[in-house]
Amino acid sequence: MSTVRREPAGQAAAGADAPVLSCAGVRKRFGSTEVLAGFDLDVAEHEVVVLIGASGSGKSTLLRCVNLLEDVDDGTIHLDGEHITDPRINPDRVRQRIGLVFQSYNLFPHLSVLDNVTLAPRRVHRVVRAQAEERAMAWLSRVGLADKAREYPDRLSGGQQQRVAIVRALVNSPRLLLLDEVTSALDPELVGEVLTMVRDLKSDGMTMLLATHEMGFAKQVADRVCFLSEGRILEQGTPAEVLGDPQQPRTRQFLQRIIESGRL
Ligand SMILES: Nc1ncnc2c1ncn2[C@@H]1O[C@H](COP(=O)(O)OP(=O)(O)OP(=O)(O)O)[C@@H](O)[C@H]1O
Repeated sequence: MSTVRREPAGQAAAGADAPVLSCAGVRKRFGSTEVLAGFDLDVAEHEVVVLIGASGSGKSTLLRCVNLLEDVDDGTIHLDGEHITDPRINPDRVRQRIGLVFQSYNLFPHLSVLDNVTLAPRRVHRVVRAQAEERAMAWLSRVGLADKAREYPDRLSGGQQQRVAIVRALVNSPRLLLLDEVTSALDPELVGEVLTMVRDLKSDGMTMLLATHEMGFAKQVADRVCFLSEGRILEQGTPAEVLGDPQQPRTRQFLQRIIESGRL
């Protein structure tokens, strides 16, 4: 089935810049289910791409493949032109250039906020403590959490914990930030602070690939929304195009269900 594609107004001409991320013909199967069925996607530098689609359509699987937490069965993924699904590649070296944040923030409960944020730079990347803490404090200050640096995660709200998890993903200055349902576990009143943080990152030019069920989130941060169906992108375009004027019956059906559930 062909993909509906509408070029966002003002986007650089195709091919003008090499994409940060390029997925080509990616296939991933779990048992008899083909979750990604020849998935193609390029994400340009500074672009924010939001993946939407029914539960089980493969959004998380794609993000996990990009972060090399899952092996692809076929196809290729390139990061800044480097073939990262080449079996000879060192996944840890690739993951240093990609930040990934999950729905469940996964902070270590026995470590302070500062230690959560500096653990990977110190242990994995061998950054000295003073330098790691300076970098972490700069980020925590920027997102208004400097006064929480010595607190333990259970003293923080869900929104604050998720912001710390995002900071943890940012301290290595990743080329690409992957966000998987980062607002789904939050009470509605806490979604706004995470959304504001993601919007600020977008203003800073961070290249991001997100999966979400929150169409409001998609509308506010996406340069491009991609609707996944049967392991591929069925339709993509600006939020106004895909969410406001979907061309494909399956996209319309999906959005209709979301409207009925009050989430659009
Ligand atoms: N490790 C795994 N082993 C077996 N099946 C898996 C595994 N991971 C994912 N799946 C299956 O792959 C399909 C796609 O899952 P995935 O989590 O990528 O979908 P999703 O679009 O992110 O869904 P949701 O919106 O509910 O998070 C589902 O049918 C899921 O059960």
